[in-house]
Parts: sequence; C-alpha cells; structure tokens
Amino acid sequence: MVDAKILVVDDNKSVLSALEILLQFEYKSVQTIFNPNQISSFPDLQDIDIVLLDMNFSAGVNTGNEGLYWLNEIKKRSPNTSVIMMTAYGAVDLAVRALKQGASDFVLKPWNNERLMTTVKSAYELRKSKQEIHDLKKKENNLKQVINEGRNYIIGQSKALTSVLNLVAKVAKTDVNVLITGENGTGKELIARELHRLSNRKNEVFIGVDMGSIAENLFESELFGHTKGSFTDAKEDRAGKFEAAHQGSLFLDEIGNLSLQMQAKLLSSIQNKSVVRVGSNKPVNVDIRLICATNCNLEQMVADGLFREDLLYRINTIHIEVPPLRERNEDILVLADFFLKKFAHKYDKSGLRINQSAQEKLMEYPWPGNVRELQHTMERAVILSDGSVLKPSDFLLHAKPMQSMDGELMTLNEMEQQMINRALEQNDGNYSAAAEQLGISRQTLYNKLKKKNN
Ligand SMILES: Nc1ncnc2c1ncn2[C@@H]1O[C@H](COP(=O)(O)OP(=O)(O)OP(=O)(O)O)[C@@H](O)[C@H]1O
Repeated sequence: MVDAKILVVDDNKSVLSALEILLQFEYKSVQTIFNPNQISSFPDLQDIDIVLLDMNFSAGVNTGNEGLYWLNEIKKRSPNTSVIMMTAYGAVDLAVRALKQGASDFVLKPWNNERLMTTVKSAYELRKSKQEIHDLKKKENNLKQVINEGRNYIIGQSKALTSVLNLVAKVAKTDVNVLITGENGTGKELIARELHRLSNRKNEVFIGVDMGSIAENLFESELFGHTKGSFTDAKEDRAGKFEAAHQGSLFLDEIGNLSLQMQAKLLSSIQNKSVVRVGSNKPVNVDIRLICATNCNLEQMVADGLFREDLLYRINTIHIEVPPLRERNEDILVLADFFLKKFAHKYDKSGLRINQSAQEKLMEYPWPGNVRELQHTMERAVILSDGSVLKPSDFLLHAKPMQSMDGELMTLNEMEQQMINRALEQNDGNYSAAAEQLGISRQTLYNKLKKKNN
C-alpha cells in the first residue's frame, strides 16, 4: 500500500465511486469531492499528493475552462501537488493547455484501469521528487544562513582602514578576482567576508579554504572533488570546495603556500571556470567569485620561481593590501575597547575599563600578531582581571627580546630560526618531517628559510 493521499474531483458520482474503489487497492487515502467549489475550502490541500480533476463540471458545458480554473486554484495553494486532468475523448487540445498550465498528465474518459494506475504512479513519483527538491532547497537555505550568519564587524577609523573599506565597497558588486595581502592577523579573512556580504552573491555561500593546511596528496580531491572508488578512501562521490561554492564566493587563504604543481592545477580550473573531479573526466562548470589571501610577497615569489606569474595575474585583478596594526595606531584603542566590551559581556564582567597608562602601553606596543594578538590580549586581560580597572600589568605583551635556552636575549626572529634549525637537525634535514613537527606546511618552511638566507 502506497502511503499517498489522493483527491478525486468529479461531478459524476459513479465516476467518483469507481475511481475510489480502484485507487483504494493501492493508495492509503482516497478522498472524493462532488462539487469543485469545495476545493477552495479543502483543508490541508498541501498534504494531498495527487488530484484527479475533471475538466468539465456544469452539465452541458465542455469548454474545459472550469477545469483550468480549478487547476490554477490548486496550483496556487499547493504548487507541488500533482494534478491529473480527466477529459473526454476529443478534447486533447484542452488537455495540452492544462499541461502548459502545470498539470502533470491527463487521462481520457472512459479510462483504461491499468493505464490510469500507471499515470497516477508517475504523478506520485513526480510529486515525491518535487517535495524532495523543496525540502532540499529549504535545508540548503538554512545551511547558507548558518554559514553566512554572524555579522562580522570591521572596527577601526584610521585613514588606512577606511580606504581599504572604500575599495572593498567599490569592487564588491563586480565579479572580479581579488587578492588580499597583509601580515598575519590583520583581518584579511574579515575583508574577504565583507566583499561577499556586499556582493550580489550575498545570499549564496562563502566557502573558505586554508590552502596551507591541505596535504599535497589531498589537494585535488579537496578542491575539485572525487568520484567513488577513485582512491582507497573515496567511499562515495564528493563535491570539492569549488563546486560547493558554486554561485557564491570561494576564499582561498594562504595561497602563497601552494606547491608549483598545485598552482598549475588551480590555474587551469580558474581559467576554464570548471573542475574535473578526481577519477572522472567530465568537467563540471562552476560559477564562483574568487578571493585569495596571503601574507607572502607573491611578486617576490614569482621572481624567485616559487609562484607562477600567470596564476598571480589571474588572481589579482584587484589587489587589496591590509596594513599592519602598527601602521594604523588610531585603530588600536578603538579595537581594544570593542574587544573589551565583547569579552566583558562574554565573561559576565561588565563595567571594565582600561586606565590611562595601560592605554599608553597598548599604543606603544608594535603588535606583531596584529588584530588577532590584540583580541587575544584583551580576552586574557578580561578573564584574569580582578577589579573594574585594567592596568598595564594586566596586559602581557611579548614584543620585547626573549631569553634563549642558554640565557641570552633573543628576538622573535632568532627564536624562530633556532626552532627551525632544531627541527631540521632532529629530522635529518627532511623538510616535510621538520615542517610537520613545527606545525607549518612544507612550503611555509621553505619560504621562511629562503627569506632568512637572503
Ligand atoms: N578591523 C577589525 N575589526 C574587528 N575584528 C577584527 C578586525 N580585524 C581583524 N579582526 C579579528 O581578528 C582576528 C584575525 O582576523 P583574520 O582572521 O581576518 O586575519 P587574517 O589576516 O586573515 O589572518 P591570517 O593571515 O592569520 O589568516 C579575527 O578574529 C577577526 O575577527
């Protein structure tokens, strides 16, 4: 027994009872209406899967207009219900009109039982797939909302930040590729999200990918997807990030961390506006707005043969440089205040304020970790604070030279060099193993060594 609800509408009582008996053999719920006017007040019409609707009701009238009228009424109230028109032989033109207006099919009277049951079955399949699409769309919209939700406030009033935001507003509505550069923690991802929020794609997804964290052997599958069985762990077909971002924005963070081989694959997808899943040879078209970010100097990397020039020109139609926090001092206290309020609220410590000398300390500090470091500093200070006033001692700032293992003062750079050397020694000079131990990608390690050796 199929768990479907069918409604039959006909002004001929014998037609109604004949269809009721026939359909009840296969379908759980069959209801009948003698007078079509009852359609308007029929309860829960959206729950009806199929309506079998006569085309002519008033005796002697067979223009079919009544049937078309009621078809429209049903479709208005329940667009996904399948409507099968019942029409007399010779009125096929009318049935075609009904199909154009949204009927799923028609049956000729007198009907052939077997054929009618087949028509009802197909109409039910159609209804089910329409319902599935409807449910999926609803889920998709909910997901998009969850993914895009949480307005990210970009705080700051410096000239430098304002001109970045003006540029963002100018290019957001276009579909050009944007490259965002700047030191770690300056807010590149925030800017990328703002570009999406102000774009015509704002109701579609924003998909971010950290290129530095993708293992070389998974790069293609992560970005372009794979087909079932294309490698050992490919248990089913899977779309990659490009396909997932279709019609939305794709944010490729740490683009400077890609090997030349990965760069070539990425370039080809960007150029062709299509991807080929691993294990397939069929290109899938993708419509994305590409936003890339890096803290590397890509021009220098091109000169050093580490980054493809053609890829650079593809991704940097518009280049946005986010200045480090030390070059926009006016933003420091504004941001500090914003984070103070945010964390005071989060940790239930309202009424906190930063005293004058602590403000001076924050202003003097060079913030090598930029806004992210300021955010963490504020969070820590709020958590550890006892009174209602934050003093200089509440802020632990590390930019001063630190001590090496043997007691000598070291800069951050020297410490980094020492850690890299140690990791390389411990891993017999193996770059991949040393990078893994340090928690960075092989490419980042390579870039750091290259920079230090220059
Ligand atoms: N102007 C700003 N206003 C408010 N919050 C900011 C601002 N800039 C950065 N942030 C916050 O600082 C943190 C770091 O920002 P984000 O991740 O965008 O930086 P990033 O440049 O992409 O960093 P990375 O280079 O390390 O990927 C985030 O929590 C972000 O919300």
